[in-house]
Amino acid sequence: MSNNKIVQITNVSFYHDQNQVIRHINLEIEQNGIYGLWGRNGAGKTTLMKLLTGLIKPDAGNIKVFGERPFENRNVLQNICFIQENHPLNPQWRIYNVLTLGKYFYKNWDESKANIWLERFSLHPKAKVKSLSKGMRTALSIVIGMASNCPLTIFDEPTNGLDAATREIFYEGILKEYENIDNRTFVMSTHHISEWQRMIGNIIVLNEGEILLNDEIDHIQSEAVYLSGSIDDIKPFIVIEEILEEKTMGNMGSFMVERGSITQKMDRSKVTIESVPLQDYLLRKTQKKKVVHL
Ligand SMILES: Nc1ncnc2c1ncn2[C@@H]1O[C@H](COP(=O)(O)OP(=O)(O)OP(=O)(O)O)[C@@H](O)[C@H]1O
Repeated sequence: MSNNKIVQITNVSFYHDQNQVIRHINLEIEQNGIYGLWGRNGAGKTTLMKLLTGLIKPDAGNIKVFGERPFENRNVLQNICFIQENHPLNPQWRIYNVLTLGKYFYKNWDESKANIWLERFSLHPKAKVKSLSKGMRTALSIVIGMASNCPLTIFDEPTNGLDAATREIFYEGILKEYENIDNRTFVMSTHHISEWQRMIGNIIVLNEGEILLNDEIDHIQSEAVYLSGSIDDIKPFIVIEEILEEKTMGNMGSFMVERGSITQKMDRSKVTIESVPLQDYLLRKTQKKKVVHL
């Protein structure tokens, strides 16, 4: 990754009605990368993406994309493609009409890329949008995002409604795109982080309108571990209040903790240490209800 920051968000807040749904966010996104945006329902992902793409204006703080404020700024917006969940597509149009509009809308539009992606998804240019299934419409919106060739391309839940085979086509294609092209940055909001793990470099975790984690995905993944063994061999060595998940049976137990919660070296011959699937860690990390310690 280069050190060229294409997004700089400083102390940004946003309110829906009286509710502060984005809370003093600071965030930088560098040129060339695939970023994952993860958060539970209502965490603020879509709101953050709308702020980034100039659809709404922050109530406080500053957003710069390519060095300028995105809100109602054509200079910036012609370099951003935002593919929303259930992206609006005119049902009366044929696929080639949709793509013609894309060509007018995005200055770097790549027609040959559009055709490659249509073929990958087995979409026929003459098909009418209204004849497409939900998954096929989603695939068509992916075609628009990929062919836009925008330096910043943002997808909100791009794989919702896609079957496993089509998702795989998308993952393979986006990796190829990323390997072969300079100056493209993707932000993907997703609830299915495990599937995205091999594609994403950095992950931004939003929780209740705040950025909880923002780091390389491998680093975040290695933060949490499962410790299993006798409770007496584990509990004295960890900060009890920081246990993320606890399962016990008799005097044996399994505990999900972050590495920072381990206060002293444990006897490795008595305690098993295993990695935690990223999705499980993030779910525990963002849960409201505290773990009840037995
Ligand atoms: N148009 C709106 N009017 C009022 N409140 C809204 C509006 N849009 C979003 N919100 C509220 O803002 C908060 C953040 O919503 P947002 O859609 O950004 O979350 P999200 O992380 O994208 O959620 P999901 O994963 O469910 O799509 C939620 O509490 C939501 O209820």
